[in-house]
Amino acid sequence: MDHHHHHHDAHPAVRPELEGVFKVGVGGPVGSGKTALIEALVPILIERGHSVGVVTNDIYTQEDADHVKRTLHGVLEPERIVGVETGSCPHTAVRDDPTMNLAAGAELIQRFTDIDTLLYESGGDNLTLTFSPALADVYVFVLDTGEGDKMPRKRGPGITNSDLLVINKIDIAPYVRADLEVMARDADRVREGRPVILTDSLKGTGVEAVADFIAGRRPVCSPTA
Ligand SMILES: Nc1nc2c(ncn2[C@@H]2O[C@H](COP(=O)(O)OP(=O)(O)OP(=O)(O)O)[C@@H](O)[C@H]2O)c(=O)[nH]1
Repeated sequence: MDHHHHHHDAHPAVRPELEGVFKVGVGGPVGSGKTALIEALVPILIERGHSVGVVTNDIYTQEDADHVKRTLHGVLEPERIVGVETGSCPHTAVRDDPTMNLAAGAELIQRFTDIDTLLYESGGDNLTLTFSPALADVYVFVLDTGEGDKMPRKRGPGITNSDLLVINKIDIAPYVRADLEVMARDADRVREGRPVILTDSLKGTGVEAVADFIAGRRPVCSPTA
């Protein structure tokens, strides 16, 4: 893992196709539930009248994209789900040089001009992961309750600075002896008021609240739009 290269962001070419599309980045440690959260979120966004595209990142495979295609069968056409094989550390592809992801999003929007919301799933990374503002309008960081209730106290830019912190897998808290009240309280403390939502992405608990958060960050349409 590469903890050291924080400040060499490239300035990727602006993709005009992506203007006017609301872009949500979802990051977090390996296996925290980023894919599951997106799979729970997409039907809600569609239900609320949005037109959605999904871009997933894996280093070597299309594993996450294939999973989303299977889970959302009959909800979202598979052609609206694209897997980017980054070939490098996840943070490189979403923060330092998001060129591949910008291209994948732009290509998706060229094919489906109705898309108003793009969900970008980062590959699993460490607590330093953030999204390039060129790629994501809002950045959601997903923590796994199973990693222990100490996690929010560990800080790191994902935990402290993300637009929304999701504490996922709350259903397993009793099994790993994680105290959700401690997690929520510590998260509030280190985030200085930025929002925190507790979820069970498999059952859908808390996911409406995540959709509400996204709705609240969506720019209001201008009268000419
Ligand atoms: N019990 C429980 N399991 C969950 C929850 N969310 C995800 N999982 C499970 O946790 C495992 C990992 O979930 P994923 O959604 O693949 O996690 P991810 O963050 O996308 O993983 P990577 O992309 O590999 O980093 C899967 O077996 C999920 O079914 C949850 O809220 N509760």
